[in-house]
Amino acid sequence: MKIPGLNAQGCWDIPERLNMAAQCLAHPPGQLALIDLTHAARRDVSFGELTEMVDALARALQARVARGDRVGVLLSQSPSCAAAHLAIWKIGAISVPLFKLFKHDALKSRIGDAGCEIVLTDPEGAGLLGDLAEAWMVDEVGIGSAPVDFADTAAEDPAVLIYTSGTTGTPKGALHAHRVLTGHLPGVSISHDHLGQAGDCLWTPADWAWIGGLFDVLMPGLALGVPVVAARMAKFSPEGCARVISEGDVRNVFFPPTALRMLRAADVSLPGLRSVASGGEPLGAEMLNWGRRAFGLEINEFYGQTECNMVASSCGADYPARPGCIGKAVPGHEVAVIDEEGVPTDAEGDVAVRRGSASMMLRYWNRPEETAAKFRGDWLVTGDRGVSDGDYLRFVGREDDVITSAGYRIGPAEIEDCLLTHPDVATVGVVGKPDALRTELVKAYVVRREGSQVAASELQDWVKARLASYSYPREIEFLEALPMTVTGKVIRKELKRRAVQEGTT
Ligand SMILES: Nc1ncnc2c1ncn2[C@@H]1O[C@H](COP(=O)(O)OP(=O)(O)OP(=O)(O)O)[C@@H](O)[C@H]1O
Repeated sequence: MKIPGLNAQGCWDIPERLNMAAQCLAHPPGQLALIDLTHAARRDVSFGELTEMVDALARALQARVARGDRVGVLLSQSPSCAAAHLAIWKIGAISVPLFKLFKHDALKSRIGDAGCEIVLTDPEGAGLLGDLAEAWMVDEVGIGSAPVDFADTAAEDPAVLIYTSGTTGTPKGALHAHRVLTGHLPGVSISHDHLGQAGDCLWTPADWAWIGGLFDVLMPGLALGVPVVAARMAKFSPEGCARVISEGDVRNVFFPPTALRMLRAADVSLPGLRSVASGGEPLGAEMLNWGRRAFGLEINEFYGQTECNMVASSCGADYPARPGCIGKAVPGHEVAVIDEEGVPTDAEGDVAVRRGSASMMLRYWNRPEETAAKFRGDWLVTGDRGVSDGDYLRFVGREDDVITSAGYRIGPAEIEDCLLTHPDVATVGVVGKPDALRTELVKAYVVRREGSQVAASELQDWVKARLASYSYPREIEFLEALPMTVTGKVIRKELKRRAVQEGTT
């Protein structure tokens, strides 16, 4: 079976010259590209209209921007946001996705690091930017300009500079080449059971500034000719989500983990979808079971990181989900657990991706030492710990998150998964708290379901009865909410900081 991105032999099918914008826009002008739900009335945008928007922006940019220059994109989901990236790639410049949720300091550090002089945005974004960069209003550029040629870029030329989520440390800019989109196509296609069935229509509530939004949904949708819905929810809500699915005729959704947790906490079920995917954090058995009830589907789990995304997956008949596992390597990518010497091992080790993966970054921006440290021989080291389980990969945890307690190495994901099976737990984050006797003790920060008064001891007994006795949380603290990144991931370093502070006071 032919998988997009790969040739008949299962090897990457990437021409030497490649421009990602051309890859996305190579469709008949009348074909539906985007469904715009950002205004009161639905608006369907064809590839012809999208190309006109791209050309108008590209022509305006050409006057000021040279190949290789970085241009920020500070726009929420909208046809303009898609057109902005495509226009920047079309002229051979580098787009820098920026979240509308960023506050001044977050924007300043990324714009400063990337060296963006111009940011494509809207009036709201211009307000956020202040004098950090020159704000260009995309909607003022208008359409109707003469076509602009695609820059003759190599597949290896840089196209997008995208920052990591900052779950563990300062966000780093991962510089990706024009081949990055091709690198996502095998995973995205198999995860939607060969995306592109008649009637398919993609949507994600995640921001398109996140690698998961931009390259797991928007750009693959365009490249494969599957319509993508652009919608805006000031705040994610189960009702808003149901409305978008109905108004946009959405059939395939990529939910960030927080959105799934919120749907689960609200007991919402959304029947009628053809495929549901998630990624970015471990899903675990409880979320998979809930997904079967809520969607009547197996949730597809993607695994990857900003530096090298969509490299492993569990989905569909060939890749059935195995709780605790991040799935199998996606065709085209080689993923293994390696030891200190960079040799694949059967023991616990570092999850790594072999060089040659089309979705692998070129390098970190402005960080040569960190780039060098990211590679071990022929492998990109993800920073996650894992164990091979046949051709599946068992996820132990991020290197910094693995808890060492009384000589045991404990992955927080399993404990979080177990606590989530308790009916009173809405969401949970587990970290190691420094402890003189045990090195670290397992500490769980729990958000209870609304109205619940469940006691810590009941939750501790729940885990004790289900997991190894050494891994139950010796301490449980109840919080109103967990700290989250704008990509909807629990900021463990903040929980960890809190636990370390408690441990030393
Ligand atoms: N399916 C998954 N299961 C478990 N963990 C996952 C999964 N998908 C992604 N992850 C986690 O997310 C990480 C990648 O996240 P991302 O690139 O968004 O930035 P980050 O690593 O969170 O940020 P930073 O590097 O700035 O701390 C992976 O290395 C892994 O730890």
